[in-house]
Amino acid sequence: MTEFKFGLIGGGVMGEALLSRLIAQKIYSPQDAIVSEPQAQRRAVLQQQYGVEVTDDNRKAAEVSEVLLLAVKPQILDAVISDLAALSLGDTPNPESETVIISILAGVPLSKLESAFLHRPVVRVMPNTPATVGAGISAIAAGKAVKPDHLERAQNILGAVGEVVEVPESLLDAVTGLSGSGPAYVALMVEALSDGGVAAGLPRAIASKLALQTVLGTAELLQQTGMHPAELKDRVTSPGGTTIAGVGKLEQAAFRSALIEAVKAACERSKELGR
Ligand SMILES: NC(=O)C1=CN([C@@H]2O[C@H](COP(=O)(O)OP(=O)(O)OC[C@H]3O[C@@H](n4cnc5c(N)ncnc54)[C@H](OP(=O)(O)O)[C@@H]3O)[C@@H](O)[C@H]2O)C=CC1
Ligand SMILES: O=C(O)[C@@H]1CCC=N1
Repeated sequence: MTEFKFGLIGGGVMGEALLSRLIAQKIYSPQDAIVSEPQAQRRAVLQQQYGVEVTDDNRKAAEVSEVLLLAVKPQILDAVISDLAALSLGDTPNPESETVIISILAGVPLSKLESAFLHRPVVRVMPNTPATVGAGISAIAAGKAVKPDHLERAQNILGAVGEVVEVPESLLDAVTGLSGSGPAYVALMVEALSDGGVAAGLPRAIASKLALQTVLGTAELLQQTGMHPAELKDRVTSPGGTTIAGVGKLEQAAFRSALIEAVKAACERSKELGR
């Protein structure tokens, strides 16, 4: 009889982010989770930290999983596919016990995954790292063999780590450029704001606290009120005041254009990774 487990292929940054939250939220208990990871040191860390079973054998993780999360780099996918080739992956007349494959790989299209995994239910997802603290956002697109029960299973898992939006697959590269890569852009901004505070004479610890809470508080305000960002900017900029002096400098440095170009470049890179 199949043991129903959560199988993770690739215990790196994003795999761990999702695993940690799923365990903390009790979506899966540690004994129901198995992680396949080639690096012994990494396996030891994951086993110690989360109490999950670990292996270096991708087939072992896949064979016992009701949900198989692929979290390797896109460049490694072919090796994983050849490891899992010809596995039955929960082959059963009952779709409820069929293994659902969730791929978080940037760029990799459903068509490639579906042909590699012999038309199994595959859900392509782009999550982001705030998933670690339950504040993530994932965009998902379902493959051809995905039935409502499979989609519900994927949504439950991703819902435990943050918000979930369903999008046509054609939009997933754009999602990757924005929310998938976005935490890095925001982290750069927090760091730079803190540096600015230090340049203006603040001690580092206070500058970092001010920078972080400013980003958090602004996001919270926009979310709670539904206010347009331009309106908030107008409210903060007093005539002849400090903020418009700062905004002028940002415009001179093409701040908004830089962010637009960053999202577009990351979207393009996602497309390239899928080719
Ligand atoms: N980081 C992020 O914010 C996000 C990442 N993603 C996607 O998640 C995926 C993983 O990214 P990320 O976590 O950053 O990368 P990592 O390199 O941190 O994680 C990948 C893990 O897979 C392991 N691995 C390598 N080869 C194999 C193999 N043959 N079988 C099983 N595991 C293997 C790696 O081990 P080793 O280190 O020994 O090579 C590593 O631990 C990518 O496809 C990325 O596009 C999606 C959304 C956000
Ligand atoms: O940088 C990357 O390729 C991955 C995908 C989205 C975030 N990190």
